[in-house]
Amino acid sequence: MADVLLEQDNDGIVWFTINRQERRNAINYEVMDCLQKTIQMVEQNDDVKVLVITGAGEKAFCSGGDLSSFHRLQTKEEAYSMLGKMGNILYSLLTVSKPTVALINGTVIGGGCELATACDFRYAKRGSKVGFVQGKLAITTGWGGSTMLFEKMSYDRALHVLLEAEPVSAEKMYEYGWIHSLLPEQGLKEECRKLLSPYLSKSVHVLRAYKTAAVAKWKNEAFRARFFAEIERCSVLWESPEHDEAVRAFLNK
Ligand SMILES: CC[C@H](C(=O)O)C(=O)SCCNC(=O)CCNC(=O)[C@H](O)C(C)(C)COP(=O)(O)OP(=O)(O)OC[C@H]1O[C@@H](n2cnc3c(N)ncnc32)[C@H](O)[C@@H]1OP(=O)(O)O
Repeated sequence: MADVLLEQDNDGIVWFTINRQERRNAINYEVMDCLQKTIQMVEQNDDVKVLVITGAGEKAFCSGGDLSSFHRLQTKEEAYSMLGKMGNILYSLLTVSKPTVALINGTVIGGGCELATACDFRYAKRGSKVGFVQGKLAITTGWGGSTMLFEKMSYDRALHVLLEAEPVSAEKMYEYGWIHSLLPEQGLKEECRKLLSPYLSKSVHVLRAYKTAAVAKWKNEAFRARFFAEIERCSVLWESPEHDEAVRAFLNK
């Protein structure tokens, strides 16, 4: 079964679904490569107005990096090769010139929160849990997530969420302004489409022009340096015995 489902409907939405329910939609290299190609297609194709990223099933949007495969990465160089790959992909998602949505259909943890933060809008099913838990694994965000969070949420709330490193409710993250819409348990795609309909009625050139203006502040070397310095710091922490122990504990639970 494919790790990603991709569909494009007639009104210009591309739906990118992480299809790894058995791993709570954890991100592996196949998901990364599909996401990279999809972002390129969205950027280049004027038939596409909006990109929506979601997870298969009802339990999880995304549980972050696939610990069963990424646990093999031991040195900071090995870690950086994976973290930097996904960091580049999330930077391109952050700056793509079309509106993007994370449709949070359940629990979102770790790198899954970084993926969602790279999107313009986050619509979450009520009752979902949101956990920037990297701190509990003795690392930090490693895909650019905290650099982006400080751009998209108030300084104090972003720092609180990262330092606490605990799952919180979607309702709390709505209060914090990270989630833009809380959705009922059923009919998420239809609810998402309703929220997007005012954008879909506009010309793709208008959408592209406004998004280009919006992301101009991030398309410079100073921001990229901050973004990749985060990834460098995470790769150093990755080598720590505490990180190895935390991941081992999860995998052997
Ligand atoms: C910079 C990014 C960074 C990195 O890449 O390292 C990160 O993303 S760090 C954060 C990594 N992610 C996590 O720590 C989340 C780990 N998962 C969980 O906490 C839970 O699974 C949760 C809350 C997502 C869902 O809990 P639930 O009780 O519903 O399910 P289970 O825990 O029983 O999991 C079911 C099944 O999925 C496997 N699983 C879940 N998450 C991952 C993952 N991230 N990587 C690999 N596998 C994952 C879990 O092991 C279970 O497998 P099974 O064989 O059935 O035991």
